[in-house]
Formats: sequence, C-alpha cells, structure tokens
Amino acid sequence: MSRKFSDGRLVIASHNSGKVREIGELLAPFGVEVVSAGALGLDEPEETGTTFVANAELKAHAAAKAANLPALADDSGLAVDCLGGDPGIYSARWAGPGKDFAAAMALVNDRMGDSPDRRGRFVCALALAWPDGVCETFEGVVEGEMVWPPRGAQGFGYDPMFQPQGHTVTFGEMEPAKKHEMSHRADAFHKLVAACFQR
Ligand SMILES: O=P(O)(O)OP(=O)(O)OP(=O)(O)OC[C@H]1O[C@@H](n2cnc3c(O)ncnc32)[C@H](O)[C@@H]1O
Ligand SMILES: [Mg+2]
Repeated sequence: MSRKFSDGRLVIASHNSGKVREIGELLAPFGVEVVSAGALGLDEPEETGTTFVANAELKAHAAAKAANLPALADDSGLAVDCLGGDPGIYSARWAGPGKDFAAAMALVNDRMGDSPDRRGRFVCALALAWPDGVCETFEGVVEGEMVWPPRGAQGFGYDPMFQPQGHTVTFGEMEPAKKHEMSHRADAFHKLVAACFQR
C-alpha cells in the first residue's frame, strides 16, 4: 500500500517553470494547494543520482525536509536511441548553465548526424516524499521520433524537436491539454494519482 496524500499544502520541488506549470495543470482537478520550491526559497539540490528515479527521490526528500511539508519532485529527460539513451539524466545539463535549449537541441541533432534511427522517448520520474522520509515513486514514458528543424513554441525544453508516435506535430506545436493526454509526465502522474490520491 502506498502512503496517501491527505489535505494540505504540497511543495512542487522543481525550479523549472515549464514543469511547475505542467504539474499545476495536471494537479488542478484534485484541488491540491500547491506551492513551488522557488516561492519557498528552497535550494536546488545537486542531482547526484544515476537514474531518473534516484534524482526525483533526492529532490523530493530535500524539499520535504526543508519545507516540513510533503513534496513532489520530477526528474525527466530525453533519451535518444542512436545516442545510447543520451542526453538522458543529463538533459538539463546539456543546455549549460544558461539553459540554452536551442543549443541543446542543436547538439542532439549534431550528435545524431544522419543516423537512420530517429527514435527517442521522454521519460519522467515523479517522487512524492514526506518529511518523515517516506517516498513513493512512479515512472512514465512517451515514445516518439526526433525531428529537425525544431517546430513550435509551446511547451519547454526539447519539445520542439520531439514528435510523439502516431502524430504529425511536435510537442512544441501541441496545445498543453493535448500534450497532457499523452506525455511522459501525464503517464507518471496517472500512476501517482491512482496510488496516492485515491480515497
Ligand atoms: O530539476 P528541476 O528543478 O525540476 O528542473 P530541471 O530543468 O533541472 O529538470 P531535470 O533535472 O529533470 O532535467 C530535465 C530536463 O529534460 C527536459 N525535459 C523534461 N521534460 C520535458 C518535456 O516535457 N518537454 C521538453 N523537455 C523536457 C528539460 O529540458 C529539463 O530541463
Ligand atoms: Mg534538475
């Protein structure tokens, strides 16, 4: 049995405004009172884990302890098949300290060269931690292909170069509600809700 989230405030343990927005949209139907790590002035912990789940856990624990509230963290990224799963857990770091995702997308495209295998996937690990150290984790994925040049200004990060399987538009071209029907984040979120939000 998973620990259930009961009423009260929930910290969104992320410093990425795109993610905070999407998590807020996904949580909206549940009437949860959310507060972001940024609004609480929480530090951004160093992501020393070797998996998405480990990094999500580390971020959720750090925020739950610092805020003395339950905290939800997201560690996510883009894994490209012909790059052996890169940039993977290093997806944010590929954009450099200036968070330049135009440059990060160009780097992915350069490294892929003319490989005939254009497959990639977004992965999202969510961790919900409590101040007493209990933590529940969930993983979601969406398969797709990498396109070039990037298309669209919706979403964030690598969205303009990712076209989900069975679709002709990129996540950068999709309305937020449509992305939430299929994204890695929504996939992980549905598992979280089923385990921790049902009464
Ligand atoms: O750690 P926090 O503070 O949550 O923010 P971050 O941006 O550093 O987040 P991650 O460490 O999880 O790095 C994930 C990166 O992968 C990319 N990414 C994750 N989800 C994405 C999505 O839905 N669309 C596009 N890019 C995404 C995005 O560029 C993120 O910066
Ligand atoms: Mg990060």
